[in-house]
Amino acid sequence: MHAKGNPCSCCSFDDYKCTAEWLLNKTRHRPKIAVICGSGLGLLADSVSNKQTFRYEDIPNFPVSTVPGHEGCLVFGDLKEKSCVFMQSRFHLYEGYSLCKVTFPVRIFKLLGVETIIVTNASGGLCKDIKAGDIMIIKDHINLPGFAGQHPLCGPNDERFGIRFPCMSDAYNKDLRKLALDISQQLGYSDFVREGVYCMVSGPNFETIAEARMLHILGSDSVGMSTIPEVTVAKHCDLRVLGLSLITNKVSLDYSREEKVNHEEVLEMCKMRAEMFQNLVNTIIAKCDQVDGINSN
Ligand SMILES: O=P(O)(O)O[C@@H]1C[C@H](O)[C@@H](CO)O1
Ligand SMILES: Nc1nc2[nH]cnc2c(=O)[nH]1
Repeated sequence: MHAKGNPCSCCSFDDYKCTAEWLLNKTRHRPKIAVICGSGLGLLADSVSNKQTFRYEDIPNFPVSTVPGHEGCLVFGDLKEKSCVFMQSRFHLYEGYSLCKVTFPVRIFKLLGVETIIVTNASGGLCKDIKAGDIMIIKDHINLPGFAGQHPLCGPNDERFGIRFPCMSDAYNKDLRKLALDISQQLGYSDFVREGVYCMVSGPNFETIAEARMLHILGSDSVGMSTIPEVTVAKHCDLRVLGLSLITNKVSLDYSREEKVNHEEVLEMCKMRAEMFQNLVNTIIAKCDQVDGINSN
């Protein structure tokens, strides 16, 4: 339980401050854009120049990554003349981390001066017209762990970050979503980029067929094991959020289908779509100052 007067017993405001100050003292980069790289998507950081990399284990208070396909590095650098920071791997609830630890980096980004966050993930497609290899721009989400009380903002609220009852009906910035759609069209990606609703389950197992059917009936277009805690904390502290999901597999909704999903298949699809995904993210970063209120350095 959270201790009284201390918003969270595992991460205090002093912890966040100490980590942010440590990073600000070690790097000259002052990023305005942060990117969280999902499973197998760490290469999104490959195209930055003036790169400075910190291993998670060397950063005070940072958790470490335990999932294959997650490199465990924080990469600062310039991309298309924008100062950026990339998380080459994220933390998941199923690794045993509290949601406070899972979302720790988001508040660090806020304290570093980040204004926009691009959150990426790998997920399984639930609706008929979504194929493996497609990219889904996240329009909205269903926070299933949140319904069950696994929520990163539970416990006393820290007003230094945001309000007690944040609105989530506009969690995914409309202008950034439009920009991502327009860029997809310009790049000739329209056939495999669409908007949709992402649902988070805690994992680590993939869905049963009955569970997949239920999630689909509830309005989910894809399902994964991350992203929503980070987006919730980002929205709470007033960061602009764009969510991009690579559909790495079709989730089986049919008892007669034989295929069985596994993590290797997820990573393989990330490799196959890496260039396209990277191209989309890079172009969004290059053009995101076209969106109102977004700082261009
Ligand atoms: O970090 P993300 O959400 O991209 O990772 C997905 C969900 C699981 O961690 C893993 C399953 O293969 O990939
Ligand atoms: N829960 C879940 N997470 C995924 N991550 C990538 N594919 C899937 C999937 O099918 N289900």
